[in-house]
Amino acid sequence: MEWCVSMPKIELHAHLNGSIRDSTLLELAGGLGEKGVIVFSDVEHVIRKSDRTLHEVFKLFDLIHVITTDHKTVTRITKEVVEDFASENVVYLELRTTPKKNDSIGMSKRSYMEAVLEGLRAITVVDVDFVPRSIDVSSPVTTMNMDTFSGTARKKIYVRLLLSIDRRESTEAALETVKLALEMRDLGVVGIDLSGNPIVGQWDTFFPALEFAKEQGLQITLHCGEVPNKKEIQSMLGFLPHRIGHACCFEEEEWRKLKSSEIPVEICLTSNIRTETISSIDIHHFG
Ligand SMILES: CNc1ncnc2c1ncn2[C@@H]1O[C@H](COP(=O)(O)O)[C@@H](O)[C@H]1O
Repeated sequence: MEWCVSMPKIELHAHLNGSIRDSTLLELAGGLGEKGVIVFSDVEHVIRKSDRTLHEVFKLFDLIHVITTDHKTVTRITKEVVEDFASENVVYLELRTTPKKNDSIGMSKRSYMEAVLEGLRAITVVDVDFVPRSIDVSSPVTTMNMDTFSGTARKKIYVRLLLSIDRRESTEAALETVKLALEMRDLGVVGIDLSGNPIVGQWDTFFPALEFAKEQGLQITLHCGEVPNKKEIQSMLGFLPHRIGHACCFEEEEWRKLKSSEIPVEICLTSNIRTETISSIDIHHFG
């Protein structure tokens, strides 16, 4: 395990609210419990449980969103999540999150993303490169920086952002997310992800926004085939996304299409086994 932690890594499939420290979630839930917003004893065991079915995962996300969706907390979890990936020697991280709107607390999709950026700026334990710069041949990509005061090497992590569209959203809301991604390109946003409970919503709903994103040069990744849905899988592959996530329920025909279209797959081994999407590692498509 040690060699795995020490090896420099690239993480391409990390959901912000899926990567929060349990200790932070418990602390925040405790605070909301004290304010009477939630009953802490009802949620504590839900947070502590490590393996959950896919159905339970999405119920947990609803709870997490209640706990984390205010600007200050979004900033805190972003900072912690990136620090945690850096401590495991991730050197390039694509962090995805669903911009959220909540009028009652003055949160817009943009202000949610600004809180994320604030979290990136607040990191001090590691150097963070999150604003893409034009490639300068005189400054090669590095994963260590020299600390001029102490003379010691400091870790560096490159962070890029993907804005997620949740399958519960409308065509208009998805379009708003794509427009926001375009506005935030200079701030490290590189693409769009379609995610959320795979048994909710229709893929067609998101097609106009994703087509627009593609035309505008944003990279697109789709959660595809996390549950069996042949029609949707085939239509998603026909869209030719730049990447897909999961690909658990593919049949021979879809694997052929995937290979001929040269679409890379973000394999989510741990998630698929823990959520029981794939019953055993021996039959996982990674092998
Ligand atoms: C387990 N497999 C999965 N399949 C599909 N979507 C998933 C997911 N895991 C996470 N998400 C998506 O990411 C959101 C949480 O992070 P953010 O609030 O965006 O930061 C979830 O609400 C869901 O939409």
